[in-house]
Amino acid sequence: MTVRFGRLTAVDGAGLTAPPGAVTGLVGPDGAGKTTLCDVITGLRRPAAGTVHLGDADLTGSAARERARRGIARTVRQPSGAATVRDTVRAAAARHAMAREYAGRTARDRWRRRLDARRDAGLRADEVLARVGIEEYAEQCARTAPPGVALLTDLARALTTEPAVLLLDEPWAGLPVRHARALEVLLRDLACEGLAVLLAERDLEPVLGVCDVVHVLDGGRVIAAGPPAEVRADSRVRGAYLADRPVTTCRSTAGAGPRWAALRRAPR
Ligand SMILES: Nc1ncnc2c1ncn2[C@@H]1O[C@H](COP(=O)(O)OP(=O)(O)OP(=O)(O)O)[C@@H](O)[C@H]1O
Repeated sequence: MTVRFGRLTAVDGAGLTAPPGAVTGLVGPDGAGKTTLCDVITGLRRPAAGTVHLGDADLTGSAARERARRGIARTVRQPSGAATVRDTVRAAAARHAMAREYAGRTARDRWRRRLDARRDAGLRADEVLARVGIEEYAEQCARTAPPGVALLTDLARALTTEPAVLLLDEPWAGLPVRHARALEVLLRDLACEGLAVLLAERDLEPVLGVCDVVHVLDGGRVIAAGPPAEVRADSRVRGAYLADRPVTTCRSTAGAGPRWAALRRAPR
């Protein structure tokens, strides 16, 4: 994939595969091109060169909505609107129910099934909220809920669409310890159920224990890819993180425990 913004090449021939049944990490320092690559995958941005495939289907020319319909879901950082957590997730479940294809002998049968599915959207939403671990916040406004809850609301919203591919952009940022640990377990469970999970993260450490394979992006190029332990030991990866800023050893601000205590780039 190659993506240009005027003279700047934000993604420079980078490619990756996020297989079903695995958590794939996309890691890189600020400006490495992670968000741009995710934008291309979800259809929000057109590449100058390259293709996006979902299984055998070439989605390069298809619109974002069509990719979502085919099962590519992405979390955004902050849900918008004044709806409660439950209503945000229920609305997504209802939209998904209405957009799906239903089997049935006649158009009337199919329509009835669609309406039944929409009626069940509330139940589906409650199930997903419990799975993500935020049912206690169901009646809070999603936009003003604590940062971790807002993110998990969005994850719940994405899960109600029964995606085949789930993209998460820095999901651990600002997440309280309890939710951070639960999210690790949930992502592993989702992968075990056959989902392709793609995790974009600035730091390497948070993804090490969760990912099966990590791709490290720097300057728009994939400089290393492989199992987490191999990638962590790679001299090019250490170079990318040590290159232009001092490195501190610190605990994650999310306080997720010693496994996250690690190499982090110091703030600019
Ligand atoms: N709309 C845009 N117009 C011009 N340049 C852009 C645009 N979006 C991103 N860039 C540039 O493209 C490069 C890659 O940015 P991108 O946001 O994809 O990186 P990132 O790895 O997601 O970084 P971060 O973790 O800081 O979000 C950066 O140099 C950025 O300044």
